[in-house]
Parts: sequence; C-alpha cells; structure tokens
Amino acid sequence: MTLPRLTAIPADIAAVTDYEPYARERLDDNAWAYIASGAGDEITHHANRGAFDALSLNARVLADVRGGSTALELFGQRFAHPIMIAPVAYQRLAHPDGELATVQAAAALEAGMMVSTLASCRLEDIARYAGAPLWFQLYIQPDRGFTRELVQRAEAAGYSALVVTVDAPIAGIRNREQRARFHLPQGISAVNLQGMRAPQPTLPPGASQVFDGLMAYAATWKDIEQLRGLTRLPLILKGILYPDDAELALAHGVDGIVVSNHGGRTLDTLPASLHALPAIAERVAGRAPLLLDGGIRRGTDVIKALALGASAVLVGRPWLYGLATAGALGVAHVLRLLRDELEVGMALTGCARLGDIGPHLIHKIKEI
Ligand SMILES: Cc1cc2nc3c(=O)[nH]c(=O)nc-3n(C[C@H](O)[C@H](O)[C@H](O)COP(=O)(O)O)c2cc1C
Ligand SMILES: CC(C)CC(=O)C(=O)O
Repeated sequence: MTLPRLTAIPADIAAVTDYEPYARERLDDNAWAYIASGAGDEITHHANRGAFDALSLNARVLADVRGGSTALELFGQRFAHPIMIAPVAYQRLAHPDGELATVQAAAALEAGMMVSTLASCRLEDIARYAGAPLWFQLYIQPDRGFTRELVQRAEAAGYSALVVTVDAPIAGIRNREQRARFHLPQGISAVNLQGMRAPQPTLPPGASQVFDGLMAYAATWKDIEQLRGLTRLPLILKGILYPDDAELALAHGVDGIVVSNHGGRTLDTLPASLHALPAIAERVAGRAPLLLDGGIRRGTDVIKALALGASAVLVGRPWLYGLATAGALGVAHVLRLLRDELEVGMALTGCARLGDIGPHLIHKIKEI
C-alpha cells in the first residue's frame, strides 16, 4: 500500500534529504528499485556523498555581500542560479504527471532542465512549459537516422543545448533492480522513441553478448564528430571522469562537459564525481565550462563543486523524491531549498557572486 501524494509541505521537511522517506512511502517496490538504486554494491553512489561530506569550507567574515546574486551565463544563456535538473528517465514512475510536473516546477524556480531521451512525456509537450533554458539529453540510438530526427525534433521544439550522455552505452549491473524484478509498468514508456527500428545483431557462435550484441551499435567518437556537424546547438558530453576523455571531447568540438558517474548507476567503483573534478578542471583549463553531478544534496555542496572548478551543478534524486512526494510542489520546494542554502552559504563564505567562489574556500588542514 502506498500513501497519497501531499498537497502541502509539512514542517518536518526542512532539507532536501527529508524527502527520501516520504517518497519511499509513496512508491511501490518496483519504482523504488529503479529510482533509488545504484549499480553493483552502490559504492560509487555512496562515494558521491562521502566526497562532499569529507570537505570543509573556509568561512570569510565581514565581507560586504549586498547586491549579491547567484546568476550566471552558460553557452550564451542566462540562468538565475547554477542548480539544474539532471536528465532522468521515466518520471511518470515517480508521479502520474511525470516530466510535465517537473518542468513546471523548474520554470517557477528558474532552474535549467535537461530532458531525457527516455522521458515518459513527449519532448514537445514538456517544452511548452519551459521557463528557463531547456536542454535535450541524447542517448545515441542504434538507428542513427532516428537519432538525427530526434535531435531535429528537439531543436524545433526550442531546446537550447544537446547533452549527449556517453557513460551508459549499456545499462550497469543494477542488482537492486534485478532483485525487485524491475519492469516498466503498463502505460509508462520512452514515448519519444516510438516508431524506432531496433536492429538485432545476429551473433555468430561463440560471439560475446556484450561486445558483439549489446555494444554492436554503441556510439563512438565518430558519432560525436557527426553530431557536431549536424547541430549548431551547444554540444555537451555528460559522463566524463577521465582527463584524457575531456581532452578528446574538446578535440571533437564539444562546448561543455558534465563530470558525472551517472549518480553511481553505471560502473560501480568509479570515483566520486567530486574527486574526478579537479584533474579535469586542470586539464580543460577554462577552455570549456564544466558541470558536475552526483551527490549534490546541500547548498554547501554546490559551493564545493564550484570551488573545485564547476560552473554549475545538476541534481537528480532529490527532486525526484520531491516529485514522488508532492508532484510539482515537491520539485519546486527542493529547488527552493537548494537555492536558499546556496545563498546562505555564499553569504557566510563572503561571496557576493558565483565568480567569487574559488579553491580558497576549500579548507586544507595545515600539517604540523
Ligand atoms: C532514476 C534515474 C534515472 C536517470 N536517467 C537518466 C537518463 O535518462 N539520462 C542520463 O543522462 N542520466 C540519467 N540519470 C542520471 C542523472 O542524470 C544524474 O547523473 C544523477 O542522478 C546525479 O546524481 P544524484 O541523483 O546523486 O543527484 C538518471 C538518474 C536516476 C536517479
Ligand atoms: C536505460 C538507463 C541507462 C537509463 C538511465 O540513464 C538510468 O536509469 O540511469
């Protein structure tokens, strides 16, 4: 038995993590296994949080922060704050209104939003509610002609950047999903992929199901080169953790990078995304904006990510739990909490602008 959605926010939801138990009571075991889980032993999923908790901030006192602002510009687009809605598949698993509720909350809170290729609502319907930049997250499909059409549909609907997720050419080993026998319930599907041909490679005897089957049509750098030629939209790669890949991305004309381990849902034991960020920031050296996701649960986490080289962050599960608990209201509240916490954190670290946040804010224990 699952509980009904809330229509008002109770006082005991004071931080975004307070939504998790509320969401659990409102989702069945099937949806919960998909939404909350990570890959394998969930080591990376937990490491994402641990990395933020292990860093301390330096306070700065008596700074004049009047007139301060969290605004920024990315790829020529203006954002009121650097907290974005990460692409998340099948949001109707969390709430019947799915992505339509999320985009309305994002619009109200002026949050940029990335819409998944695997959205459970039509990308054109979602775009109607956009209030801040809406970016399309692309999973390159085995049918490359269909992939091109999808990009053209997103462009025509007004999406203002293309975020190609490159870290999940095949699903990770999701044991929690397997144990719960996760399946998409009837009526929830990747509606934007309707009509696509799904080529089935015939495997010669002895061939590998993974290398020759599941990976037979996986994207490579060649596809990024082709996409670069296909679209004038800013092209961002999501799921880079290794500096050499960041370098390759730039060499292929990519405009931005999301440092991400997919919320710990692809390869378990990858490093925490926060730990991967400094080496990538060093290699990229300001040639393209970096975004980061994985484990952001507090405004202070946003400050830590920006201090280590990110320009903005993406948030996944927290607002999904808000969506499951109270629909658009819950998503909006999660965004509000994070933005308020960011402003308080900036004020207490003496930062009037995002540009004032830098490595000096990360506390280093002096060796004695
Ligand atoms: C239920 C769920 C579905 C996801 N679906 C997608 C997706 O379709 N495309 C994608 O690029 N990332 C997807 N992600 C990963 C998120 O975009 C993001 O990288 C991750 O959730 C960030 O970590 P966090 O949940 O700790 O904030 C998904 C994450 C979750 C939790
Ligand atoms: C099919 C999956 C790879 C979709 C996804 O991105 C996720 O569940 O994290």
